[in-house]
Amino acid sequence: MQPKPAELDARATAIGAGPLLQVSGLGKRYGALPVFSGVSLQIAAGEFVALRGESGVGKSTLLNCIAGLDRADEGSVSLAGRPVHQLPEPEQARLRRELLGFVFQAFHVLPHLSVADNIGLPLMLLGRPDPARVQQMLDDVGMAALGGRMPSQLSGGQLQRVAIARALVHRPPLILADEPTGNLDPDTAARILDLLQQQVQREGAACLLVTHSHSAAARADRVLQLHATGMRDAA
Ligand SMILES: Nc1ncnc2c1ncn2[C@@H]1O[C@H](COP(=O)(O)OP(=O)(O)OP(=O)(O)O)[C@@H](O)[C@H]1O
Repeated sequence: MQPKPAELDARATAIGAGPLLQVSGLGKRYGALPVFSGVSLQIAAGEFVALRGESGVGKSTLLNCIAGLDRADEGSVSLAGRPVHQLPEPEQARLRRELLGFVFQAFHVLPHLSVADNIGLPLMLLGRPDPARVQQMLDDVGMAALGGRMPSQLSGGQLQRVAIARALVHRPPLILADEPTGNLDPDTAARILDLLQQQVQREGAACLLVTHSHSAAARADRVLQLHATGMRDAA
């Protein structure tokens, strides 16, 4: 089911004009060890941006800082014009629920909830339970008959698809996806990338996709490369 025009209008009003995501001069250390510094980027609604960088350079850390799940040591992150780190935690959590879909590298599927309940969780937290939408997401990720299973009964690739369905179910304006196709065969990976692209093209979402895959990066509007000293456009 596509969102109604009125829903899209309401969302556009809530998001406002400006870039959906603005990161300025972000720096992060663990103790005395710097991870990155001077990281800046902007992403507008309707943009699909790939993020590349050597293993350990801080791509997952950057996504966590953008989401407000980790605290940067310097710089700022603004989501839909709101300064994430300056907001009190309950307000940050509300912003995350409403604006973000996050595909974690380690999935973070909740073990005590069924597949369908995991996928439906963002809708429940927003007070908008919608079993038909959950079933649509199950279909979209190729797991139509598996909604009643528990996570312990799934393969790694299936867990990854649950994490993706959960990140997209509430049609978030910003999708942060950390290696979302890492455990998938090429056909399933292509299907998942199609799904992310659809969310961007049809619903005007913005997507920041961490990937080591050339074929995934080739689908992006822009490719950024994270370095310890900042962000650059990839060659
Ligand atoms: N909680 C932590 N405490 C200390 N160091 C950490 C912590 N989390 C991450 N690091 C370090 O921060 C650096 C960045 O890690 P991160 O996982 O963000 O890299 P990455 O670019 O996503 O790597 P990969 O491509 O291998 O997933 C690494 O050197 C890692 O060892």
